[in-house]
Amino acid sequence: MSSPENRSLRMIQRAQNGAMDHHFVGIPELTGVPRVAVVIDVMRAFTVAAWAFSRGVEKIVLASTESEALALKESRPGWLALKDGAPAPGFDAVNSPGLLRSRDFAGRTLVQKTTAGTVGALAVADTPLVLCASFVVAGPTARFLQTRDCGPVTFVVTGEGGQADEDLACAQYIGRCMAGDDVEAAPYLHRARTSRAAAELAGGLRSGFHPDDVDLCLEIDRFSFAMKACREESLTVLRPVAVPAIEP
Ligand SMILES: O=C(O)[C@H](CS(=O)(=O)O)OP(=O)(O)O
Ligand SMILES: [Mg+2]
Repeated sequence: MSSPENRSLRMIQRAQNGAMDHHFVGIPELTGVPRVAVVIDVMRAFTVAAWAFSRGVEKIVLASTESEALALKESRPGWLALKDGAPAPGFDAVNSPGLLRSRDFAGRTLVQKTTAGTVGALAVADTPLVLCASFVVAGPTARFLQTRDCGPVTFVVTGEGGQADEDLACAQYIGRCMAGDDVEAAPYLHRARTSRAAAELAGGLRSGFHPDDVDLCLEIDRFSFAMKACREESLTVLRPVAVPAIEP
């Protein structure tokens, strides 16, 4: 349950976000099925997903448990599995952009299970339009939403029960970009760099970590695609969607 203080903070955040009355909610606060959801996990699930696509992954299947991830991998020849935390038997990768960036995943399907990001995406899997995002795909995500003229968005702030400032900053940045504002990324990136998650990652408190992870999570618009999650049969599947840059 969110406290009255948190609820009023969210109302202020909504008001500060300009004409579009976007919603910023944690996973525990999700009720009903939004029209459009953007699920944010800067550190590290959706930075990792973007890097995986850049290394050739064709699609990412989101799993709700580690045992489901392993079962999915075993059920399809050639599929790979990734989890957060320490490396574990049966898993082919961990949730670290620094540890993924030199891997070759050409044409592979990756099953991903993490603590926050994948949980948030699965929580809104029935939503008609779901994007998963982080700073490395923030601009393309905003442009994709602009082209759809989709109206107010529900941003799912996946970390820390909706309080993770790296995720909230990224969500607010995307919301401002959607409005067509000329937005300076630096203040939003600074919030992420000084977040609790960044401190824990940099301090070696999280497993499956590479020293470059924080920097890699803060590369604004490193990639030119958005990431769209859809139901495919009984699975929730994330795929990259190319988004053209705006002509200067
Ligand atoms: O791998 C991550 O960064 C986190 C898990 S933990 O906080 O490091 O244990 O998962 P994510 O779902 O990417 O936030
Ligand atoms: Mg996170």
